[in-house]
Amino acid sequence: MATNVTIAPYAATPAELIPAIASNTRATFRTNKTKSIPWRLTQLRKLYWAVTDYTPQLTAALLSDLHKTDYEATLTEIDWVRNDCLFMIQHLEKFAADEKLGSPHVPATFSVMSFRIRKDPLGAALIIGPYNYPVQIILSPLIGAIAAGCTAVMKPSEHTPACAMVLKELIETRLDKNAFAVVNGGIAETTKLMEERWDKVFFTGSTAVGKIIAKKAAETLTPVCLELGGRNPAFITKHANLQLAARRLMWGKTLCSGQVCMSQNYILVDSEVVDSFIEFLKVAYKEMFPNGAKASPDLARIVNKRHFLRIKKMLDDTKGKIVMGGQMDESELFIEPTAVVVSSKEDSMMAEESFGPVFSIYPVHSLDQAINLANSIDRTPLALFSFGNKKENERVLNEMTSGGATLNDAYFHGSCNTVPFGGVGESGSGSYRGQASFDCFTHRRTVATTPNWAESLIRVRYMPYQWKQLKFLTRMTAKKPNFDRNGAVVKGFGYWTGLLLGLGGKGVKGAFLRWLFVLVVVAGMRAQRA
Ligand SMILES: NC(=O)C1=CN([C@@H]2O[C@H](COP(=O)(O)OP(=O)(O)OC[C@H]3O[C@@H](n4cnc5c(N)ncnc54)[C@H](O)[C@@H]3O)[C@@H](O)[C@H]2O)C=CC1
Ligand SMILES: CC1=C(/C=C/C(C)=C/C=C/C(C)=C/C=C/C=C(C)/C=C/C=C(C)/C=C/C=C(\C)C(=O)O)C(C)(C)CCC1
Repeated sequence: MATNVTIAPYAATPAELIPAIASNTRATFRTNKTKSIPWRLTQLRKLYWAVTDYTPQLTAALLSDLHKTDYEATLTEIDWVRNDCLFMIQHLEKFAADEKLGSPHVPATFSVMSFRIRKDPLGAALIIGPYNYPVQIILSPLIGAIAAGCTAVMKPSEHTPACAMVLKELIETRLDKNAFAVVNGGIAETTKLMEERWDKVFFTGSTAVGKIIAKKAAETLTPVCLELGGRNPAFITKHANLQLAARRLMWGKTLCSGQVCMSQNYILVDSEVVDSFIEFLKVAYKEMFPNGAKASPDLARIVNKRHFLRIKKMLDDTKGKIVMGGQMDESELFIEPTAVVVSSKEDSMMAEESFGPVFSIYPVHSLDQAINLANSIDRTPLALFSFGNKKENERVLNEMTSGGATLNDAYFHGSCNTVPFGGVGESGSGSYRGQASFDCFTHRRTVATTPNWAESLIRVRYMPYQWKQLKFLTRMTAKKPNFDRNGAVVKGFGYWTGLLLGLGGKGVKGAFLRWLFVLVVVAGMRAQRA
């Protein structure tokens, strides 16, 4: 439990300081010191200890900003980031090492030129964060930026002011001051930051603001990673384990009080099982909150009055039927986990992302209808969840696009800090976490080195051109297609040889089958001759 900690009152960074802060990080990048692997490792190690030492302040700030309890603060923010640091420290040298390019990327004729991919840091990065995971979503991308050898400026959400101030102190007192800085503020400060030149902008937030950021970045062709929101569907067929589905989806809407960009906004339930599913939801609620959600010591609150009123309006305007929850208390910014059965995709519960503990249940008569509906509501949600048999789950994956997906659970694909995480289409572009965080801030630069002695080999490229040489090269290197003009594979000698060589697949069993086949054929031919 966090006690006796002081957190500085929120103060926006004076706008006139922003250009100097940005240019300082650009200048530091140009010193090349951030490219040294030992320097990067030192910064990551310092960050690990900074987060460890600032745990009381971070815990207190998360409680103050979101009523996020110690438990969630530890699991999803503080330990998450500490584990991110350790993972990156352990694997950085491997991630940063050059990748040699050989077959099949480089043809045999070019092999003497030695091709490789060098992992270059992109430069100075800007990381803009949202309010729901104010610590994790600033520091996890920062870990990627440090690992890649970038400098960075961070802009935490102004809606989580305590976290923003702790992050500023933690970063600016523990990391290299010239390489890393925090700018605090809201729209005005972010706009000012976006007027600066960056080599990468990493933005997490709403789709609406994501568009503003992407447009501004496009003016200077600055690459962006956009981690945005969306309306995420869950599918429940009559083959689902309803009890588990109810419990797991309840978890999805109770962690951080449902202020999770991946959590389900609506559940498409086969109408034959909808009543049982609702009963199981109520059971799950009772198990999680034996004295009611408001009395629970575990449930976070809505971040502020604006978002409280936004979610309240969704419930006030619905034409659906509340089948679980429904209580609210503005003085505490409390909203009970609430399920509403709806019958129209225009319903207020369906029309926008809920980003809170409320969700809708939409009865459907078939999986066809469910998939069509989901595709018409949001073609590219950040996440989807399917609870059916194997075939049904595969159908959902095959017939819908989404940033990530979890089968038979709520967002487990997004609960592991080392696997890539990102959106697609309107829910974003680019990914991070684990090695993807390193890659996100890295330019994969292809480098070729031509040895002096290769001059006669490469004569063919020089003027005056000599057809004889080109024809010789073509004869040696030209590849023939194994398909005709209709796209059909031509079953010639090459096809049958390939089939024979591939018989039984790779591995010992495959090799044994191939040799067995050859022996049978040879034995047959001998028998014929005898
Ligand atoms: N894909 C992902 O990983 C995640 C996505 N989100 C999404 O974020 C949203 C909730 O977070 P919010 O903090 O409300 O997002 P937001 O988009 O309102 O704010 C995000 C950041 O952008 C800044 N900002 C706001 N308006 C701006 C403007 N007009 N110009 C420049 N900067 C501006 C804010 O100061 C903040 O730092 C939800 O839509 C949620 O789905 C949240 C967490 C994770
Ligand atoms: C105990 C032993 C074993 C088994 C261990 C098992 C099975 C452990 C299971 C742990 C679970 C279920 C952990 C769940 C963690 C959930 C987390 C961390 C969720 C995080 C969610 C986040 C951060 C959400 C973020 C949302 C964002 C960014 C957003 O979208 O807005 C063995 C291994 C079997 C044997 C040894 C002992």
